[in-house]
Amino acid sequence: MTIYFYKVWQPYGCFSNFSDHGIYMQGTYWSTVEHYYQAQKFAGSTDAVIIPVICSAESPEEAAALGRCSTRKLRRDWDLVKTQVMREAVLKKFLTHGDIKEILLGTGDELLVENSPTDYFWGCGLNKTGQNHLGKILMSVREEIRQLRFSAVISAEYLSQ
Ligand SMILES: Nc1nc(O)c(N)c(N[C@@H]2O[C@H](COP(=O)(O)O)[C@@H](O)[C@H]2O)n1
Repeated sequence: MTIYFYKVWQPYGCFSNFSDHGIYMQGTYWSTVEHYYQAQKFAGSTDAVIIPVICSAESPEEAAALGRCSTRKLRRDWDLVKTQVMREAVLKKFLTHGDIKEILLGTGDELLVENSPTDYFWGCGLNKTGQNHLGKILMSVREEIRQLRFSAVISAEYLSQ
């Protein structure tokens, strides 16, 4: 069964980057993954002064609006690095917050899909043909956390022998 998620108040809303789960990245606290992701668009660019403004945004919606402002200059390598930037932040989110880590692991091997009607890169788009990169990242983070847990169990068993 495919698990669709999108808005934070809908089922599996904790999978949204807009969910209220803060992360520390590069020594700074970010209120949501969305705050961090939007700010990274400007790292090293001539518009880097916007980064602390995005960090302090009152909501993920406000952070997204600041990051999407078309008159600001994005870092030149943004298209190359954005999926990696997102994956690092999503992994940190689920390693930081144990309750949602269990929700993610509880999805087993189900397909996870960001059901955004407008986003054909991070989500599946209106007609479900989008690339679903956020869903793919969540599934890869789920697998990485499973492997980490498996390694920890094996190490504990070895040490207790
Ligand atoms: N929950 C939620 N609400 C929205 O209104 C959204 N647009 C999204 N999608 C997220 O938007 C981010 C992509 O931003 P850019 O288009 O690259 O500026 C990404 O976090 C999507 O998951 N989610």
